[in-house]
Amino acid sequence: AAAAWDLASLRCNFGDFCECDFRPDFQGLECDLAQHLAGQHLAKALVVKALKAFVHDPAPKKPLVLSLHGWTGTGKSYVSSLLAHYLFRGGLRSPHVHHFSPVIHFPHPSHIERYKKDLKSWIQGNLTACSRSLFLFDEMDKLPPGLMEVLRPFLGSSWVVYGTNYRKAIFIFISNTGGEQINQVVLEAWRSRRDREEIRLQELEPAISRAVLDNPQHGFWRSGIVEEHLLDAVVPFLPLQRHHVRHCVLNELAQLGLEPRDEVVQAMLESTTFFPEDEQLFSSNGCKTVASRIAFFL
Ligand SMILES: Nc1ncnc2c1ncn2[C@@H]1O[C@H](COP(=O)(O)OP(=O)(O)OP(=O)(O)O)[C@@H](O)[C@H]1O
Repeated sequence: AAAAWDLASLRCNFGDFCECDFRPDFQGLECDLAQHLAGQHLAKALVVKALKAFVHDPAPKKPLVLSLHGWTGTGKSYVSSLLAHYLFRGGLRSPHVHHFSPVIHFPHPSHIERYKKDLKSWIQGNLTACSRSLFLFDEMDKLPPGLMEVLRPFLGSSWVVYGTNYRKAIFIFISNTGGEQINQVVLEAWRSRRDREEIRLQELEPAISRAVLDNPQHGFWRSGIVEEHLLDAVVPFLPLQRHHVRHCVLNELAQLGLEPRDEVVQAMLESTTFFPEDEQLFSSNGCKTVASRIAFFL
């Protein structure tokens, strides 16, 4: 293994072959998702399929662009961190994984022109250093309007410039936009006694795309990114039900090195709020507060 690694780092000196920290482990990813990700049959299948096709293509025509949508606490950040973990040595801490959060990186709408310039040169610089880079944009519905315009040229197929291959990058965008529309479809499926796993992407995608196009707060608004079909996958995250929250509690217990305990699971479920009012079906904040609340019941 040491020899193989040395060879890889040697080849990294000749720009073209450089794969940096990129060490995709699909078996690990699929296994982790199968074991730990609750209630997201579409997200699981879509993300794995898109990634595999992209990574196995030695000369992709465009970067991989995924847009994750759904209610709060349904696993969007969680899946993104798993992707980083199974694609890059060091995961989210790899120098080739870049995470942008509006409140941290773009807090002042009046500085938009500077943000645009900085973001563009940041992406160019990092893709020149390593064409296999991951750019993660959180809370897309809280970005200063107009910022994403600078990204558009990077997301298409046109950029192979001065030895920098812009087509090997991975972009992931996260937002709650479309969440209500997704919830509505899942609720209707439940009311008509359809199996949740039967819900197909085709039933959700148009409503999500519409929600993005209609939302002036969303970074893609009037950016042309959706209209020009630069998104390779719109990935829906479904609202989590009681048994999914249970799954999250069991994950958390295992994470803490504790045995599964029924009274803990029960207490956690009792302190979770559900909606809509009548059906009490979906957890109000998914599994978001599981980790912080569990300490009260141990
Ligand atoms: N579907 C899921 N399966 C297993 N665990 C989950 C799932 N969804 C959320 N969790 C747990 O809850 C935590 C919080 O979820 P996460 O941050 O991924 O939500 P999110 O969809 O990104 O929410 P937000 O839109 O508020 O950012 C995760 O770190 C994970 O531990």
